[in-house]
Amino acid sequence: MTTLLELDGLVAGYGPLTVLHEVSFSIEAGARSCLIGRNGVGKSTVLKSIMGLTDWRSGAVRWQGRDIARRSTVERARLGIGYVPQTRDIFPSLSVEENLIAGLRNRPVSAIQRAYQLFPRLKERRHNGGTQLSGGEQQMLSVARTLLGEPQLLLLDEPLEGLAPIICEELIAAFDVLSRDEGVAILLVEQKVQEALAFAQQAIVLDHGTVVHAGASAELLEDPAILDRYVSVTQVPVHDH
Ligand SMILES: Nc1ncnc2c1ncn2[C@@H]1O[C@H](COP(=O)(O)OP(=O)(O)OP(=O)(O)O)[C@@H](O)[C@H]1O
Repeated sequence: MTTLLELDGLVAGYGPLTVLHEVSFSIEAGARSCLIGRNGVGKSTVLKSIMGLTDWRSGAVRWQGRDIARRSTVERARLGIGYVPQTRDIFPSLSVEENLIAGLRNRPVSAIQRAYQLFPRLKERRHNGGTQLSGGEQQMLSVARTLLGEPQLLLLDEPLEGLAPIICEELIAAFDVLSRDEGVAILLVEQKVQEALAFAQQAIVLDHGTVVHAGASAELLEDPAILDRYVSVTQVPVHDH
């Protein structure tokens, strides 16, 4: 396996506030990883730092071996890192299809068909305006727009937040297709810990801006002590099928 992304002693924050303290972990090509931890420990800040949206202090962000810690956000996206923020960035005044067309840039319109294959719901709603979409559909559109950039790594910030279990399953199934069939690596930040661990091969646990555990998700599921200590897993709603 080749290493796609490597954070090496990354220290970053916002203005005078340092949030991440020497964060180190790596993501292999095509791998499924999750980043979990309590509210406010810095999970979103890790994703934003990978995209260059925080104030970098020290440490490396390596993409395929090259340090990109001082590259612009646009350059990082061009290199192959796709970022779906928690805010579900879509244009509410545009239809589903117009949102996708706006995300195409120089790619052929046929790329939209791939988005519709992955999310058939979006095809059904293609003439609906952004504001007429459910939360889950907005999330699908936000992911689909990011995929138009053909990323090798997809950073997802709490994509399941506030969504019904059936919609969560649809999204996870789409992430599975991307990972298994298309080889896209995924780094998932998620409060729904059981879903995140079931999806990911690798779990990274963050506490107070530091990685306190990294290993196979299966191991973590067998070690509730770490989850209890750093993730408050008891507060996570039970997944009802
Ligand atoms: N734009 C910002 N400016 C200043 N401080 C920020 C900013 N964004 C986040 N923070 C602070 O950084 C710390 C980490 O926040 P972050 O959103 O990364 O945590 P998180 O683990 O993703 O939390 P949650 O699970 O609640 O989304 C918090 O103390 C937060 O208040």
